[in-house]
Amino acid sequence: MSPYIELSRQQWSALASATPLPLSQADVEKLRGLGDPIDLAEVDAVYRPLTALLQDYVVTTRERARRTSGFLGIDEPPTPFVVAVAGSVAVGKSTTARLIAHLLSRFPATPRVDLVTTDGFLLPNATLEERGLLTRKGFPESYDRRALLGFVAAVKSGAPRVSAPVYSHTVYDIVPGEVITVERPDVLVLEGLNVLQPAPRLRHEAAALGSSYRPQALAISDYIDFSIYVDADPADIRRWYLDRFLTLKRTAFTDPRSYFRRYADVPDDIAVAAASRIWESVNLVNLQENIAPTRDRATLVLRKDANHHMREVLLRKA
Ligand SMILES: Nc1ncnc2c1ncn2[C@@H]1O[C@H](COP(=O)(O)OP(=O)(O)O)[C@@H](O)[C@H]1O
Ligand SMILES: CC(C)(COP(=O)(O)O)[C@@H](O)C(=O)NCCC(=O)O
Repeated sequence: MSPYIELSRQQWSALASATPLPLSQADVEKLRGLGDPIDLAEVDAVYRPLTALLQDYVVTTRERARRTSGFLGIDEPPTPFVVAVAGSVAVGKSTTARLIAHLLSRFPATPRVDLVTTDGFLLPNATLEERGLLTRKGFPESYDRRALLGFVAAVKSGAPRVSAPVYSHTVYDIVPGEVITVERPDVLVLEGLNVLQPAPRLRHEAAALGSSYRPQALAISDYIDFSIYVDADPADIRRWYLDRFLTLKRTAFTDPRSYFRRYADVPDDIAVAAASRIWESVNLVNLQENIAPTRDRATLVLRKDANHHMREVLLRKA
């Protein structure tokens, strides 16, 4: 017995055939992440049914809110519907998050969709260094978890304007003074490695986070309406990570501001060896210890094969 309904690629892609796909191959190429080969056929097979399902969740959640307001005799408008996208580094979360955001914004019920990535809540490198956490970037303790929780709580409280800090992959650090502002959209897509993390264990983890950290039992997932875990074999994700590192070596790393500038000019095998060390000592450990254990908290799991193609979809039973 499983709490999930398991659907093969064929079963899933046959669903919602009447839902239009308001997207062209050029749109897909703009939205897909580096190294992700996704094309219009894959979007049609995976994201058309997913968008139709999400639309239904939004509509029924609003109906629930309307009925509750009616019961209470008040006029409380619904808060943004929050969709979370979780999974390993390099698994393709950003492609999934951008496609969902773009597709949902084409529907009349959800024209205003915002996308926020949790990397904006990483602690600045200077703070990570002070705490001995520079080699733990992406681990739960490398984030300002209180600020992230406060951000999502404010969105789900219906606050008119909420801001989040911004991270630069190029500089590999928080961009001082830059923010992204969310103004009560219809849908907020929240993408990040740790969006399904449970609350820190109250006493000893809170102590490890420093005296300013107030223990609390809430987690971001308490404010999520629908969550998606992008899943793949760690051996495949490793390969995608190394391939992407080599592509970045020829593109983003040549930028003088790039934190990885030093790898732009070294032979490929040296760069691959460095990427392999980062994968093995940071991202794989984080996947095994923190990210993969949250998979079964997701509403929906997208399982990919070695070529980024969706193999299977798991959906929580109602
Ligand atoms: N060092 C880097 N320099 C520039 N861009 C990067 C770097 N590392 C990752 N990216 C980009 O950042 C985005 C998020 O990457 P990641 O967190 O690994 O998530 P995912 O691959 O699951 O979308 C991707 O679009 C990726 O191409
Ligand atoms: C910035 C990230 C922690 C992802 O952050 P997220 O938006 O998922 O919270 C990750 O992409 C990253 O840079 N990890 C550090 C190790 C590495 O360079 O691969």
